Amino acid sequence: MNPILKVENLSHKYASSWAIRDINFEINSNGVVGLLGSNGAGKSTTMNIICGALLQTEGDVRVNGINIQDDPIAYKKQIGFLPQQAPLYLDFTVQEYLEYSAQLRLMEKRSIKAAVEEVLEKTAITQMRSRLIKNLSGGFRQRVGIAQAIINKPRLVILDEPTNGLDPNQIIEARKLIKNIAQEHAVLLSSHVLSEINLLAREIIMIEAGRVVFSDTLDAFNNVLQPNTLMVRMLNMPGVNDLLAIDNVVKVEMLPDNKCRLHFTSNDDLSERIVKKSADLNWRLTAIHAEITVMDDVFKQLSSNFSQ
Ligand SMILES: Nc1ncnc2c1ncn2[C@@H]1O[C@H](COP(=O)(O)OP(=O)(O)OP(=O)(O)O)[C@@H](O)[C@H]1O
Repeated sequence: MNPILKVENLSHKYASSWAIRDINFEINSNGVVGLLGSNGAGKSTTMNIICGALLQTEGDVRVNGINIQDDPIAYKKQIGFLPQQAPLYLDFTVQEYLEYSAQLRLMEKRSIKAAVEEVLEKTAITQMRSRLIKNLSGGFRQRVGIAQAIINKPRLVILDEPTNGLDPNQIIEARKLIKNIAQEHAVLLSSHVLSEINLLAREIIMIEAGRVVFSDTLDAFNNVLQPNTLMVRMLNMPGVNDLLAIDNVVKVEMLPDNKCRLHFTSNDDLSERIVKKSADLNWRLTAIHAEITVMDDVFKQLSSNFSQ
């Protein structure tokens, strides 16, 4: 059976510089595959090519075995896309916009009404159907964007940074919705937020400077990543020099609320030693946990492990 999505040796050059280089991956089942990368890594370029919005310089993309050049209509029918800027018509009502989206996807006229009802319900916006899109909050607009992406039941749904710009409550709701959608569709979701990908994805493709530096399951990803800092809270916080005197601690960041971040070279028994020292010296330790720090560290670690 054909993979839902197969990306082979994909490269793209804008003017004179390569934005992505030799990207390869496959999606074979429903669920979320996270496309992770920092700003400018090449996520949007990759997604725009997969959606047919941008013609690649080199390489091949197939959805259900179909190549866009061979049969653009059959190819695009298999894909739902929510770009970073949702393509909403602000003067349409939600219902008008979804009907229009269905027509653009060349859905049969007689199936449109039922399809609109179904996506209104799935994305929990039925009560907003008669509202003008310009009068909706960011969270509801994003739901409308997701609704148009799934209206023709595509095998593959592509969401480019779908929670960008939403407030924390809207982010939680949007993530719940994406999880539900992913039960019935393969979802390729891009984000530069590590925790978001961790929450949603079953597989991760990570790109850095246009190249894939990691491609495997979420479990494999978490096994590769080694924490390199400890967050510690102590009610009797010692001085920086006392903390630097602990073996393997190479840097100390003092933080508000009786907390500090300890950077270490190796975590061998470090937590245990801190707990013991705190007990001996009455530092009154109340919290200690390992942290993966920032994306840059993750990239560094993965690049050194995986890039050729
Ligand atoms: N239209 C364009 N013309 C020239 N260069 C571009 C164009 N679009 C993107 N780039 C460059 O290509 C590289 C990849 O950009 P892309 O937008 O794909 O990254 P991204 O991972 O989606 O980043 P972000 O998270 O900021 O959207 C960047 O160096 C970017 O500056």
